[in-house]
Amino acid sequence: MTVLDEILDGVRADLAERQQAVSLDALKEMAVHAPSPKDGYGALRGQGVAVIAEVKRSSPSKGALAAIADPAALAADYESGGASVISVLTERRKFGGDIDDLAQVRNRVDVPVLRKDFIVTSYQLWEARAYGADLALLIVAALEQQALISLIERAESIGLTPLVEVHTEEELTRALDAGARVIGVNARDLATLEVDRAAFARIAPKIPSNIVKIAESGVRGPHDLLAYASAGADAVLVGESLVTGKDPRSAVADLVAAGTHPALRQGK
Ligand SMILES: O=P(O)(O)OC[C@@H](O)[C@@H](O)c1c[nH]c2ccccc12
Repeated sequence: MTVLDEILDGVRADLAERQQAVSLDALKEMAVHAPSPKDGYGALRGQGVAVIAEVKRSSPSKGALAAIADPAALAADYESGGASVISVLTERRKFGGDIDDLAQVRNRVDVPVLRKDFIVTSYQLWEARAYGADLALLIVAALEQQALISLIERAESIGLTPLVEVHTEEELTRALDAGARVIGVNARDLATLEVDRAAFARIAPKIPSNIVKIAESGVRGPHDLLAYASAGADAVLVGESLVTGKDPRSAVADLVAAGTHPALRQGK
């Protein structure tokens, strides 16, 4: 059993409990009263390299990273540093997240918010909407093709921007066939947890230019952002180096400065 399989088993067990507690109709009713979704696609598509800053307490590879008692305060720091989107990890068992973190962050920041989780059913998309997300992650490696297609359609139909994550060229083909318009290349293989920063440079040239390209994982600082930029990234998604550093606001600001510098050579 891979790490991803193990995570998915836990996600399904937690999901069954939430589905017992909150009906789909109740979630849909919450979604009616949630703020209308912001334009996730537009937020990632400006000049330079956008920064998606992640609220991340733990990871399966490193264990506990940071305590983060107040996710909204951290998100506000990220926003004031210039982050274009805030990613909120809501998976509980391996990443220490909580669906309530999403609502707290949504209520504090103005930029779009991404629900980062292992989404396998449309119930979780409704949760994302009900708790105020604007974008939702869909991981190709976690989904059969038919499920991927229908979750992309469902996300869009309820106003969410799907961010479709791939790690290999085969997965990219599936993402494109399924109609993804925002694609993230995760440097980390979720089956083994190994990080290969070269994955983005290998896969990005095969992504059509009208699609937003996001380099995910392994960004330690401006140097890694610049490498991803020259390989064609429109945005980078950064977690660990922001939550483990001393000053998340200035760490984001340093990345944003690198990503918007006039001398930036961007391969897009
Ligand atoms: O902490 P890092 O190496 O900066 O990575 C952030 C983000 O890319 C990573 O958390 C991530 C990317 N895809 C995921 C899917 C599920 C859980 C987590 C992730």
